Amino acid sequence: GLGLSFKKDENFGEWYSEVVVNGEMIEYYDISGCYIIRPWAMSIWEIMQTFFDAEIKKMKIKNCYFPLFVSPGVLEKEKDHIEGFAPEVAWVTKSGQSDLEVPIAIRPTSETVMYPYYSKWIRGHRDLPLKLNQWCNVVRWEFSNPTPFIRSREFLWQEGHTAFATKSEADTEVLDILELYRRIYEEFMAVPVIKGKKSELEKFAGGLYTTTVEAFVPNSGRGIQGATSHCLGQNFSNMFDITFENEKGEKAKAWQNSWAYTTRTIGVMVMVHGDDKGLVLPPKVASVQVIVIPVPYKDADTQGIFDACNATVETLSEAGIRAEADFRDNYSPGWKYSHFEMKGVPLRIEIGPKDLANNQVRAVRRDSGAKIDLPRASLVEQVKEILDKIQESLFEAAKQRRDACIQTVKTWDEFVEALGQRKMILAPWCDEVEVEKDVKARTKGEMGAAKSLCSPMEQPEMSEGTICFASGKPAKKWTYWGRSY
Ligand SMILES: O=C1CCCN[C@@H]1CCCn1cnc2ccccc2c1=O
Repeated sequence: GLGLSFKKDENFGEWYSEVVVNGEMIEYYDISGCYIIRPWAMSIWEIMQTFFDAEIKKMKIKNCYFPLFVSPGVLEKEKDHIEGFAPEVAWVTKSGQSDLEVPIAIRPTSETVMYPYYSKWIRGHRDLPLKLNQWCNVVRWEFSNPTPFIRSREFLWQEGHTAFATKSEADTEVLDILELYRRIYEEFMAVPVIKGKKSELEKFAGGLYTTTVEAFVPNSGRGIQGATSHCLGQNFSNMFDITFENEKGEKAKAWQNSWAYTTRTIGVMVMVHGDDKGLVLPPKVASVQVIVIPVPYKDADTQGIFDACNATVETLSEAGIRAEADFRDNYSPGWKYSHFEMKGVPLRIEIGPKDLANNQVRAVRRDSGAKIDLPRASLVEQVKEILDKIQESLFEAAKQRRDACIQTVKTWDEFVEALGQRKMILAPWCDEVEVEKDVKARTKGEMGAAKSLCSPMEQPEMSEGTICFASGKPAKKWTYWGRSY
């Protein structure tokens, strides 16, 4: 029957797997780590894509499409780009009955697919900046526990790959894109994130530096990388000979960035906002923001109720609100209430005989359960107001829960205690790779080791003489640590 068999606060992993299926976002697939993305989730992806695509077009970034297949030569072009990732690369070795002469890799990311052509297309400084993006799927044959949206062997993303004449142009774009990622999480998904820089150990090895928006999942006490924007420096232009003749006629190497967000965003939103009745969708990303349910009564004016429902959907739709009605007569109103709560529709409108008589509707908020009677005369403004209120309160509630999980520490003992309490830990750190490796080694356990999540762009005051929580050396920067996905 309806309803979840797992409680979010008791069996988070099982709750999550059940809610994405019962909420009709995901269907499990017969190949491990692969999932079917159903319309209820695909529409969320499309709403974000519409926003992000419009924003990058304002930045004169153009969409393109490169092949899915990578020839082995270029993939292995540079060791420390591919090292560590190689086991995740999926290969095509046959077609039909016959083996391929040379196996072909399926793209896990597209640097090595695209950059030989960047080298060909970029000759002079007038060919710069070259700014391309592609919306596509990538495959990474991971073995750690697959989780719908969060960790899958194939996922959808956009990957931006840009080339500039100067470092400062690249540095600026890295942060412009990171701000778009913050907006995706905070303005659309209503999920608070922290903008920061990855440590040397956690950054993309092939790049110069990595910036990130870090989210946090209170129920698991784990941080999660929300999206990344890398400055690649001149590492790839050295590798792929992406050079240009600058204004002084000298040969110069391009400065490059690459940046991505993925379908993981949907999983983070589900984890943060979902409850024991099912999904809770922020109105900005809900393909149905208002569901209208007729509540006919045995001898009441059923046609009048149906007409009022149709008129309500019309009026709201004309005002740009995504509204639908459910007239199915093989389901009871009660069944429909539970069904659309499971799907996380932000606002339900019920119309029964009394509402009809009073020329009003009964609105019910999914996030708080609050019931509000709305006169039909001022319906549009009030529904818009309520939807905005839902969006805002989802963000505020998530921010409060996330902030309650942040612990600032100064010493190793405080760190270990906070980690045991599944916190996101802000600690003064000496920023040395060996020390980070040491923290990982000392916190290894069945829950997984702690790692650095990011050094926040907004650095709190660090008083003179502050020492690193893990090494006792002079601390250089405040850094967030924790277990992560
Ligand atoms: O994040 C981004 C943003 C979009 C473009 N790519 C960068 C860096 C990807 C890093 N990465 C991640 N997994 C991989 C898996 C197999 C082979 C290579 C890789 C790999 O290079």
